[in-house]
Amino acid sequence: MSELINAREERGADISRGGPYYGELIEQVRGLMDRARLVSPTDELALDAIGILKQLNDKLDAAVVNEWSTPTWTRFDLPARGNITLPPFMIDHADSSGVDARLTFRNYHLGGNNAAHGGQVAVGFDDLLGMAAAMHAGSITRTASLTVDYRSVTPLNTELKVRAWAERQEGRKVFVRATLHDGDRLCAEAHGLFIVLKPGQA
Ligand SMILES: CCCCCCCCCCCCCC(=O)SCCNC(=O)CCNC(=O)[C@H](O)C(C)(C)COP(=O)(O)OP(=O)(O)OC[C@H]1O[C@@H](n2cnc3c(N)ncnc32)[C@H](O)[C@@H]1OP(=O)(O)O
Repeated sequence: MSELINAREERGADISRGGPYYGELIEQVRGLMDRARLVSPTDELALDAIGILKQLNDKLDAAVVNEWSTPTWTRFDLPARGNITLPPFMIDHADSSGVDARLTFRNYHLGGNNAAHGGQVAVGFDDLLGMAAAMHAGSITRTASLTVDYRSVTPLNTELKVRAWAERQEGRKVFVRATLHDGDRLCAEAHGLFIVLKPGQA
């Protein structure tokens, strides 16, 4: 984890960005998304919530910045860097040999039958494989190819283990693999190809 933060700090990343309350703000937004996924409101409640959310969105508008200034790519101290589009995970270990993380799919990741949506599983793999590829190559990479095999149902609201690692690198091509476990049970596994970006590559 500290190696990961160091690697980002060397590139100018700042884990204080967004301030001391940013993590709790994001957690409240995740809680809102959990409720929004399952709520069946009365008209009165819907109108009340719309009014509050409109007010809140107007307030937040005043603090919206561009993607390079947002905390969501620098806050390695927060679950999933505080990025609400990712299933929340905490990194236990990250270096050139691989990444170990604890990840929890929440109610807003529901696919059906109390299980995570397959696309959400792929989102989690993409990010953690990207991290493993970047740590291995010592440079930012981009997903060229990602294959997910779903081996058994992935539960919600359960701490799962992800292991992601680079198998080999050929020039700019980093070949990666990952597994997702609930205890001893394999829920899904993935393999992918990530490409090291050339200097200045958009
Ligand atoms: C250290 C700090 C830690 C940081 C942690 C950060 C965590 C954040 C993690 C966030 C993670 C989120 C990440 C995201 O979500 S990234 C977003 C999703 N991905 C994209 O949008 C990518 C779109 N595609 C492209 O931009 C280009 O195609 C890329 C850049 C991928 C390659 O275009 P480029 O012009 O640069 O290179 P090239 O075309 O000469 O190809 C190079 C080589 O690769 C081979 N090839 C290419 N594609 C494929 C393929 N599909 N299957 C098999 N092989 C393929 C190709 O044949 C060639 O091989 P060779 O002829 O050399 O042998």
